[in-house]
Amino acid sequence: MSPAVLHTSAALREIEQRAALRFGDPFELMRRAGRAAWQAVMQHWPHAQSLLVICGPGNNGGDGYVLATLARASGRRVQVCCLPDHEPRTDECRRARQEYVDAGGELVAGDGALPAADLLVDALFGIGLTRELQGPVAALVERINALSAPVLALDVPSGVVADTGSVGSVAVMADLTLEFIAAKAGLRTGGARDFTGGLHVADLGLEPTDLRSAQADVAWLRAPDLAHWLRPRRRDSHKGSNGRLLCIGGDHGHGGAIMLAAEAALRAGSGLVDVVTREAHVAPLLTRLPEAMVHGDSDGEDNSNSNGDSGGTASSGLDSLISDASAIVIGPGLGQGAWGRERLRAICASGLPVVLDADALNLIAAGVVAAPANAVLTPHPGEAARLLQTGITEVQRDRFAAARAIASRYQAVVVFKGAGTIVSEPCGNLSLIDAGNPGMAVGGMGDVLSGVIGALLAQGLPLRDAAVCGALLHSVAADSAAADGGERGLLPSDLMCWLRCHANRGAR
Ligand SMILES: NC(=O)C1=CN([C@@H]2O[C@H](COP(=O)(O)OP(=O)(O)OC[C@H]3O[C@@H](n4cnc5c(N)ncnc54)[C@H](O)[C@@H]3O)[C@@H](O)[C@H]2O)[C@@H](O)CC1
Ligand SMILES: Nc1ncnc2c1ncn2[C@@H]1O[C@H](COP(=O)(O)OP(=O)(O)O)[C@@H](O)[C@H]1O
Ligand SMILES: [K+]
Repeated sequence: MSPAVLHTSAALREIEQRAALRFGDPFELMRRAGRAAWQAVMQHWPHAQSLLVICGPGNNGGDGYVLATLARASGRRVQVCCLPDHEPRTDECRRARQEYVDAGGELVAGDGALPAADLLVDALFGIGLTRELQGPVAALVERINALSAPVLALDVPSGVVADTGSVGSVAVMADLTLEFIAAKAGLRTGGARDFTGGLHVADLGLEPTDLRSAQADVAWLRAPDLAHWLRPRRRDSHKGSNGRLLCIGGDHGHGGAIMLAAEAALRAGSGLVDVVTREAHVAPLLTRLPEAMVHGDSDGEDNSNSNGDSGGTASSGLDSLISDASAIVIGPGLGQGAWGRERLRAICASGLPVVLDADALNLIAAGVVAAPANAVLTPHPGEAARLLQTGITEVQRDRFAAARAIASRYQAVVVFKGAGTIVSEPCGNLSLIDAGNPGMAVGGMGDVLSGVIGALLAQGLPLRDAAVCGALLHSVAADSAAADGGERGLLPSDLMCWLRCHANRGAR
């Protein structure tokens, strides 16, 4: 089965135009959008007796007028509010407003105090937003947000850019966003996540075959998709058939990060896990995770060309671990000192599939080591900004473009972390992980992710599949952990049992 996809507004406009031609009436889709909105009102707010519908000048406003006409006809008290310069600018919006007025509908000026209502409907702007909200429109949105009534946003919360999820100075904070025709990529990542409320799609009666377009779309990954990759283990498998992952990190003072990565890797099914870390971290790591094979480096072994003979990874020790490994994770707690740099150089020369995280990314961004082939990079926004030599605001403004730019510049698969994680391949193909929660915003959570992706690489998944499946498994495990006890106070360690549980989904 082909995976579900998320659309851009360019794709939606292409789809709309084709559908309008087929219906033979450009107004038909707007009629259907207004009807779907009215059904959503009846379903979610059946007791709302009064509605305030705030209409803009384009077709999003037109959807609002159709909804207002239907709600009035059903006996609700309805007022439509619009700014003085938001007279309809499209034929369809003009027609929808005329039908509302002809039916006796009431209009109130949007630049005064907003009348009270049981439900607010945001029909200001949809996919046609072209710039940040300013002046009277921004003031109107601030007044909408100050009201206590619930808000239904039509298609897009006004002020949110549907393609990127970025939010300017102000945007409508909705309780529910009813998307028309198909799901939009930008509403599921970054800043948009704080404004959409729940997301529902009304397909307006279009069939999946109507949703084709010449525009690139974004693969849409949700919890059930895990079964696609996580097949049952072969009955006759042994530890060697399930991969051997080498995890490197944990310089002085940062021992926990590599422990979390190693434990997550075992819970995500790696048959064997080696850890290279500082000598001081060996005993605590083995106490917590006796299943790991731990190799400690003392201070004399910072340089991998030195002739250390303490059992650490200087000299030939690291080479032999690399030759036994199926995949590598390097970066959690690695630091940027000589010890970390030397080990990163050796790994980048190995040719093995490798997950680069944290300080491994910072060393690559600084040009100390060149990014290897066969790599998955897992930057958070700060690391992404460093990899692109730009600022966090810039990468967050268009997370899809940033993920693509990193993948192209470093010729690697990129997992751009954050609310609505994005995976980009070097060719520019994008995937969005529609799972995860703000409980994950806690130190050590990214270390767990790198261990999970590493384990999937070690078990033989190709780079892109390991990246997408790993990021999904990580977020789905975090959702289960949050459902179990709440978001605040969630710890990366709480994911471990859920990783195991969801890593076996395909087996059930
Ligand atoms: N085209 C179609 O066939 C359909 C469109 N539909 C609706 O139409 C919407 C798109 O309609 P439009 O393309 O008319 O666009 P919008 O209604 O989203 O907004 C465009 C209008 O807003 C103005 N505008 C944009 N940004 C502004 C800003 N920051 N400040 C002030 N004014 C601003 C533009 O100048 C333009 O007049 C969709 O989101 C959806 O709600 C639905 O009716 C379904 C069918
Ligand atoms: N608000 C959020 N919603 C969903 N996922 C989040 C959110 N905040 C953080 N995450 C996820 O948690 C992880 C945090 O990683 P990172 O910032 O690298 O943490 P650390 O470096 O401390 O290990 C990433 O997988 C990220 O996508
Ligand atoms: K809207």
